[in-house]
Amino acid sequence: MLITIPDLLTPDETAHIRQVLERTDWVDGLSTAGDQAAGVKKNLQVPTDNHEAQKLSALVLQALGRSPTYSSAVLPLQVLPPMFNRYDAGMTFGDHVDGSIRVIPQTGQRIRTDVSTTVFLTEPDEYEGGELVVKDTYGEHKVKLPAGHAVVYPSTSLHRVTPVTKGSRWASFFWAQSMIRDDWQRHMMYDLDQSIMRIRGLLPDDDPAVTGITAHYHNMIRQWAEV
Ligand SMILES: O=C(O)CCC(=O)C(=O)O
Ligand SMILES: [Fe+2]
Repeated sequence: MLITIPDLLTPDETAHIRQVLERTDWVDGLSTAGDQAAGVKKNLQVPTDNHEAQKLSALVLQALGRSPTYSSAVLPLQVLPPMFNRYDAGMTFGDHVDGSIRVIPQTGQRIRTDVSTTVFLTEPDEYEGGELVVKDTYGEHKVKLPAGHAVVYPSTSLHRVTPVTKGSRWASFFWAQSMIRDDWQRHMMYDLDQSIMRIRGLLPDDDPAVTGITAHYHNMIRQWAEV
């Protein structure tokens, strides 16, 4: 399931992040790539121990915390600290699947990557190319969103960033371990939650249809969630 979250960051937050990143150090993205990804990855990243970037990372986490769509679609158990990347003209990231286990640098804790996120920090007209292309069983999905908007997709899917041919594409990217490992089960919970929201817009909260379907949602979470 691929879901876009419009306006995850406010324009002020996006502008602030960009301003800080303008004066930060960038290193070769190979520093965090696994073996296969290293062969196809050509971009720049901000080192995870950069103090300024850690503050920006906290700001992105705060934005996730106020997004009902992120919570409903990802059902996050743990979110790795958001990182920042950049593709200048000639840079690209070929087809790869994200590493399955990652370590939280600050604590050493291992998390399983279930859901990948990209938050766009540059406007589509600031660069050419640089589309995120995610493959699933229904084909390829091309994503290029306005600054501040995010896309979440299953970490199990093959994906790439097409070459940037002009300008520069900046983004925040990170992974979450979900309480529900399986993409299809997560998808069903998201659809059910959306339907509950619509039903709650039509009926009072004490209507048996509302209480019944809400109970069903929680009982399914009880069946499937790992916490
Ligand atoms: O830049 C992006 O949108 C995705 C980056 C990515 O796929 C990765 O770092 O694994
Ligand atoms: Fe990736």
